[in-house]
Amino acid sequence: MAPRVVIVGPPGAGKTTVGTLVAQRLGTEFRDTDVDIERTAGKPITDIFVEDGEPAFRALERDAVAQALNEHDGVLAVGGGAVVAAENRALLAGHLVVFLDVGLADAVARVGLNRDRPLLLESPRAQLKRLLDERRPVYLEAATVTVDTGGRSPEEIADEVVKHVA
Ligand SMILES: Nc1ncnc2c1ncn2[C@@H]1O[C@H](COP(=O)(O)OP(=O)(O)O)[C@@H](O)[C@H]1O
Ligand SMILES: O=C(O)C1=C[C@@H](OP(=O)(O)O)[C@@H](O)[C@H](O)C1
Ligand SMILES: [Mg+2]
Repeated sequence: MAPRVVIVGPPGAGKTTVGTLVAQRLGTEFRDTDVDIERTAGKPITDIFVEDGEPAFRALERDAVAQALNEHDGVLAVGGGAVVAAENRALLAGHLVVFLDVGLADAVARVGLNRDRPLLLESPRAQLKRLLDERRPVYLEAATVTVDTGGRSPEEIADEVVKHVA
């Protein structure tokens, strides 16, 4: 069993929002590794980062990615940092992987005042710039398709993603 499509990209790319719409359009289930991790840990992602540290979160994330790729046959979104681990990129090889590309201004606007992203609690604009600069090459490496999300609605983006799904 394998996901029909895996969605990657930085925080604010719209993975959760667009992934949910894509799943609706395909008549299949949406799954988000962040939700799986929170269920396994029994607490929100912010608490995992604060109480257990980022390495503990990344270990849970590796397990969540591997498990979801094995047992989910719908649409899968992975957290924005999942592709940083080469081990996860190796697991993604051979899948249809869509990178939702987003510029700094859009990402900042979308993430806004949301307090759920522990990496963006302080200086969100500077942190997002660092994440985008560091990770853009790995998103491109992991992806088989790149979709530009700038100035487009989640519905328009979902329509484009669906076109790539067999
Ligand atoms: N194309 C878009 N245009 C405007 N706002 C968007 C778009 N995609 C997502 N958003 C909004 O941006 C925020 C972050 O989206 P989300 O799907 O949680 O991103 P991710 O899962 O990639 O971090 C949400 O409030 C969402 O409603
Ligand atoms: O970019 C990251 O390292 C992270 C992104 C988050 O997911 P979203 O990309 O859905 O915000 C979540 O996995 C965690 O806060 C770490
Ligand atoms: Mg998300």
